[in-house]
Amino acid sequence: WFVVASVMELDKMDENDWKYHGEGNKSLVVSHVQHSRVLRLLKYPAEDSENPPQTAEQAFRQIQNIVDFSSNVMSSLLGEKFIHSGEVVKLPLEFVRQLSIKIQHQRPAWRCDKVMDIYSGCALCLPNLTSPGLYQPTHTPPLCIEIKPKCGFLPSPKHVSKDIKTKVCRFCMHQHYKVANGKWKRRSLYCPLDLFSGNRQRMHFAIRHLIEEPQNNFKIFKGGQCIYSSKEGSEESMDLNALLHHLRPYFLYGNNRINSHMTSKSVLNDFIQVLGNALLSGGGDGRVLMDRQGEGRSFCEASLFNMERIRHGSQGLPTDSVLFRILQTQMLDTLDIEGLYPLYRRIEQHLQDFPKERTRLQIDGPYNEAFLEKLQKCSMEDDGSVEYAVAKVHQYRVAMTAKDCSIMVALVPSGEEADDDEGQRRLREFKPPAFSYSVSILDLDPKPFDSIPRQLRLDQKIVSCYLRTGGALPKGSLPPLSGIIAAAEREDCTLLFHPM
Ligand SMILES: O=P(O)(O)O[C@@H]1[C@@H](OP(=O)(O)O)[C@H](OP(=O)(O)O)[C@H](O)[C@H](OP(=O)(O)O)[C@H]1OP(=O)(O)O
Ligand SMILES: Nc1ncnc2c1ncn2[C@@H]1O[C@H](COP(=O)(O)OP(=O)(O)OP(=O)(O)O)[C@@H](O)[C@H]1O
Repeated sequence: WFVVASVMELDKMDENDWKYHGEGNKSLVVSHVQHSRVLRLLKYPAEDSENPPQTAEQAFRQIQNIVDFSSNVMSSLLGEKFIHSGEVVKLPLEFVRQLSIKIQHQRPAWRCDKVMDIYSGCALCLPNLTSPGLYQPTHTPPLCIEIKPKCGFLPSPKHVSKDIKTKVCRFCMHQHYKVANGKWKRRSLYCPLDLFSGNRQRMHFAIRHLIEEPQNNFKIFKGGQCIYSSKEGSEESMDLNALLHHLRPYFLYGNNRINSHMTSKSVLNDFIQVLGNALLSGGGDGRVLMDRQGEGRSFCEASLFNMERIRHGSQGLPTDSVLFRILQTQMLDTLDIEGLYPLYRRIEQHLQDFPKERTRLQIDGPYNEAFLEKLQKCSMEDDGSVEYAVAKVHQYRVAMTAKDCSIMVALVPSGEEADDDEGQRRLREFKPPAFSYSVSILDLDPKPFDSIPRQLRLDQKIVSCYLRTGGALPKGSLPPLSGIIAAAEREDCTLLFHPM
């Protein structure tokens, strides 16, 4: 039962070897100060802090389910090369308690409605994707960019009751709802459909807006430290100058390297270009247009990208790219929550009559090959069976995970190695610096069967909020274009949008 990674000798676990790294809605992550490892611990609602909502065995099972779902299901759909499923570890309770006290003051207040699980002693041990491998302290530290891209397509008109859902994407509508409810002060102008388009200009535009208003969709780490992310409840716009200060040394080349002269605009452009390259990389067999039932399902009317700007025709995503694999998995949601919900109800009804069927139908796992087979062998036609409903619900849940996962791109500057002649040459000449990169996908947890009714309610709230406000937002809720980007906008756009 107790699998322990080599860095972790149970009797020597010391909270001082670990530091706060980050957290999401349901887990908190600490990183080892020396080794490239993180521990991902569960979180519980604060009101349960005295009374843990599950036993240590259940917590262990929950984390094992996460590992199984990631390694047996998501990895086969997304591609093994992107996935690190990790392993469950059992930690001394005293270590976990001390760790929880030590990191508490670093946690953002808006995440403190939940507390770290200090009862089970179970955690997920993973490679630290923000500090890949060891790098020489004298060398420039790797840059890691985390993107939570969210859903990259529009639903089919067949299954939705409101026409707007086939025109404006879920992310863009959700932004209005989030601003109206005070979750964020300013709306993000990022549109996932632009990022997933495979068109360099649209991707550039999308990444620029992620930088402008990162919310929980964009972070940058340098040498394992988060150097750029949204601050909770902050009224201020992002400090782009500080970011440029960090980025500049990575993008100096040719004469620029000697006199450090490089405009902010070109630093930002180069950065976005390198990131775009990594997102499209994968050595695939060419580009294909995703079947989103034509271009109609891959452009969102709320995106501010002007389609007339498209000058470079390349379209579609390379089949091996991380974006292609994520989008393909997201599109296993073929019915939209509205079309799916009746099938969920069919299963619920069936389980009320035959509760023991829950196990046979693998509603809560195990997430093994049989689970994957169930969703892959789903027939096209609804024959009214519970098996059909289960297969569609399994597909939908997998798609939900793909709509909520994050991509981590690690960029390691090449050219600093003494034996890297190509790199040295690039630096001396006028060629932009080369990076070696690795791309991973994180947060591949299974979404519970019971979360489906909540999905439907949230969908209805988002759509009705959007229709009520007509897509209009209170003044000041748009991010003020920062000086640098605004200047670049006014200036020559050919530079800003040069082909990658
Ligand atoms: O429903 P969404 O699209 O708002 O996604 C939730 C995320 O909100 P977002 O809109 O990305 O800020 C939400 O993220 P935040 O807490 O807002 O950072 C979670 O990722 C949540 O997943 P889970 O319930 O923790 O498994 C996500 O819930 P699921 O829908 O994936 O269950
Ligand atoms: N293997 C890893 N290496 C480095 N950093 C990581 C790793 N896993 C997670 N993180 C960091 O910790 C943060 C929280 O992790 P994660 O997204 O898995 O939490 P979560 O609670 O599941 O999120 P969500 O809110 O989407 O449910 C991530 O945004 C990322 O910055």
